[in-house]
Amino acid sequence: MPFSKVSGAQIYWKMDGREGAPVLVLLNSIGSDMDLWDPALAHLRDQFRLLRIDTRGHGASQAEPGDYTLSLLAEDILAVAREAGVDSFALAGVSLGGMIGMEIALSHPGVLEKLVLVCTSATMDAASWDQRIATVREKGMVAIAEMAMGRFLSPEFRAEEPAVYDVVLRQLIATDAQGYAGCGAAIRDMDLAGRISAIACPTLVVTGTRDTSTPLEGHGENLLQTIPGAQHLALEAAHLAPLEAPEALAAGMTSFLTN
Ligand SMILES: O=C(O)CC1=CCC(=O)O1
Repeated sequence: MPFSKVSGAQIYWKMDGREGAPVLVLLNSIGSDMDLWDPALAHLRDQFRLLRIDTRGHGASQAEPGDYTLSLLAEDILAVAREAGVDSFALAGVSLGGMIGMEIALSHPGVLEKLVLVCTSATMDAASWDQRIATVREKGMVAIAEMAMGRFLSPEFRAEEPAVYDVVLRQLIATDAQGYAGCGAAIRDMDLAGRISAIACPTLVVTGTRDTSTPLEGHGENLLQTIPGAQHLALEAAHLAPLEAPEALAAGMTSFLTN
């Protein structure tokens, strides 16, 4: 299993897809891991070389105690890409993964060929993240599981796919509380809002009509109005769009990334 040691943590990554094809880095949300992309992989693997990376503190990547920053999480991704022999790439990130993508686009212009921002935002309510971080550090993941699942997946999807819902819930609860809290601090402290007008790579903003965490109103629309030339794809999905609408998401991404 490939791991890269970056700033004190082992970061887990996996390369898939067609050899020699353009590289697409796929990043997960807080409280999930690279498996989030599994349902979309079948629709992406013939077109792209897929580099999936478990965000620090998530999946098989190590969780260090303390607050993380978007800058640290961006450096993790860049270090893994270097170790995998990749200098420039397209990136698609869900929620926290999209925030990391925006940070890379801003701090390392020229590295990202294209950026896909899936159900994400340049700003979230800092006070509620502070509360969530404190709860997780004090009481563990179970204490926030029901609330977080309500933001991840729609009631309709839960009713249609109860087994998938249970897998996501198990992954969320299995997430290291230190890793979740560390990444929560990166979300709480992000300073993207005043900077994203400088994103220079072509950007696709994907929103979910059922997303209550980062809906079009107040989140996606801010990205669309501020990132120069940003394009929009609306999907019938909640926050974890790669699970609720994998085929439509992959089709939209492929069309944007290959044209
Ligand atoms: O609001 C949530 O719990 C969902 C979420 C916010 C950032 C992220 O990565 O997921």
